[in-house]
Amino acid sequence: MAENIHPIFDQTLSRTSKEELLRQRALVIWMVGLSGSGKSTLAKGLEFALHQRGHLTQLLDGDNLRSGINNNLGFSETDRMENIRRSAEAAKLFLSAGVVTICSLISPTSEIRNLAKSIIGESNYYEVYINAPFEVCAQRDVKGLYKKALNGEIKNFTGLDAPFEEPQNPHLEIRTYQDNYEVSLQKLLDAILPRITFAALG
Ligand SMILES: Nc1ncnc2c1ncn2[C@@H]1O[C@H](COP(=O)(O)OS(=O)(=O)O)[C@@H](OP(=O)(O)O)[C@H]1O
Ligand SMILES: Nc1ncnc2c1ncn2[C@@H]1O[C@H](COP(=O)(O)OP(=O)(O)O)[C@@H](O)[C@H]1O
Repeated sequence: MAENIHPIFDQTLSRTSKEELLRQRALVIWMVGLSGSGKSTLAKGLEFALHQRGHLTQLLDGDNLRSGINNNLGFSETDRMENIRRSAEAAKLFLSAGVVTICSLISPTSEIRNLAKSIIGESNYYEVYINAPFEVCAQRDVKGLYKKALNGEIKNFTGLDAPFEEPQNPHLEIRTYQDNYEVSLQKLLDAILPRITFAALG
């Protein structure tokens, strides 16, 4: 911890008291996958579906974060690590407010994902691998980035000249190259709803 810094751990309201107010259990849902795999589409759909069911949510999407608190970061290994560190710290703040927090960031290496998990805390971290192979994402090319990367106009592109290590033990895997959007979203909801449902004590 930095010198001469004195956080006020004992004076803050507990997370539990906020979860009781919101009648939900907080969780960080960390969506991992290649650009174009379906992270943002499913993160938005999940947030909307949870909201409709009465949950307070917050969506933290890589592209959005990179337009704000992470706007000085690029795509080197060091910058991606810092991108994930800040994003995980932001997620941790929402978690402490009792909010169901959905993070959609490529998070390309196990080292980076371990960093996120260690900041958020293992019991609060729910990793979802949004799986679509490079070729499928390149075929979709939602933003035209694959075309540019394959033409050499973008460097350090994930899956091309920057690494993507597949998650080995995600809590959930969604294969968007097999399942359509509706099926994918239902699988997410089936897995997540029981984990955020409030169970009153006593
Ligand atoms: N070189 C390179 N590699 C990968 N992605 C690139 C790159 N340059 C720009 N983009 C755009 O940045 C989005 C990924 O940002 P993330 O913060 O999720 O990336 S990371 O977790 O730090 O690796 C990514 O968004 P998604 O397509 O939603 O994944 C792209 O829009
Ligand atoms: N099962 C699915 N779930 C989510 N998106 C899908 C699925 N199948 C096909 N797609 C398409 O894949 C693309 C994913 O883009 P996007 O959500 O922006 O990905 P990412 O955020 O990972 O870069 C969209 O065009 C979407 O319509």
